Amino acid sequence: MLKVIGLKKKYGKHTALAGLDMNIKKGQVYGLVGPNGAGKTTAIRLIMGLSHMDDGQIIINGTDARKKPLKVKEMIGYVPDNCGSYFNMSVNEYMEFFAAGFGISGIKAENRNLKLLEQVGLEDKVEFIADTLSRGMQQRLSLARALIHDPEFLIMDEPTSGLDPRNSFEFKRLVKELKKSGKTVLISSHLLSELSEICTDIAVIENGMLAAQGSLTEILGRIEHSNPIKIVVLGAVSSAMAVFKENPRVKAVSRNENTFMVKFDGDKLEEARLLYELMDMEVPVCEFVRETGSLESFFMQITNHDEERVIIENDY
Ligand SMILES: Nc1ncnc2c1ncn2[C@@H]1O[C@H](COP(=O)(O)OP(=O)(O)OP(=O)(O)O)[C@@H](O)[C@H]1O
Repeated sequence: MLKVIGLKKKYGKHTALAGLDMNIKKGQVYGLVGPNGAGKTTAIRLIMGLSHMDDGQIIINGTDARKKPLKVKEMIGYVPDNCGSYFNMSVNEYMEFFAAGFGISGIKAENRNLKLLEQVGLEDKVEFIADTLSRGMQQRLSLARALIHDPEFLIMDEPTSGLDPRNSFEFKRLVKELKKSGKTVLISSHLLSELSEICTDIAVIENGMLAAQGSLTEILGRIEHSNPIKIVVLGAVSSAMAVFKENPRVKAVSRNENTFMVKFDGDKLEEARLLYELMDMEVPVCEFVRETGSLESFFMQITNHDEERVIIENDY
């Protein structure tokens, strides 16, 4: 559906995108996550044709975005990070204004706008001046506007940023509904945990480049793999140490009395083998468990801001 190949963008001497690649398939809710300044908004603005790329290619449903920007805009609904001003229009006038931009007017526009405002829960706000709506309501209005031309692809730039938990939950519920109705969604955030609730796929961007990409299941698998195994023994500490030293999958061990934290680079079968080796050496193991890590700690690791690594040191 959307292919981004080697996307580059500089602002003066500053490189915002240094060859970004993305591949989004139909029906995916694709989360673009990265720290502040990573290049998310720049990438989205280039896809939307709101800024010129220095190099690279953006292909949407086989159409080159640089060659046919208008055709691409018809396929995409865009929810920007900043809704901007609503020029003192009522909610209804605002929707009519944008519907007219897509050539939708009269009764058709009226019906469509009402249906969309119902979908985002603003049907009782049609007479309200849009500028006076709360931030959460404005975000939902922005979503309704993005859906006016019934695009198959939606791009949302940090839509939950600045929303309170209730409004953020409500917005995520709307995204889930859009996925159910067959839309493909690209959504950015600087919080991986925000996206993990709604996304099927995640791409982590750092310094204008892709740092990691995969399905949510793959990413969660990598999180588990990057966590240490906690092993508690009831004695035979030196025998346990000997096992750890011999096992090539053990990368580091730290110990606090009878509790070991073992950095282990192996799959489930290799974990089972390690446990078997401990039993074989008659080490009384009473606990053997992979620590569960958070999405944010994984994010910190792959974007090189990991403080947790320090605790996993080889101290024997
Ligand atoms: N118009 C501009 N002129 C100069 N530098 C810019 C401009 N827009 C963005 N940048 C810089 O490019 C880099 C990428 O910015 P961008 O807004 O794309 O990041 P982001 O990941 O969306 O960040 P945030 O989460 O803070 O919105 C940043 O270092 C930013 O300061």
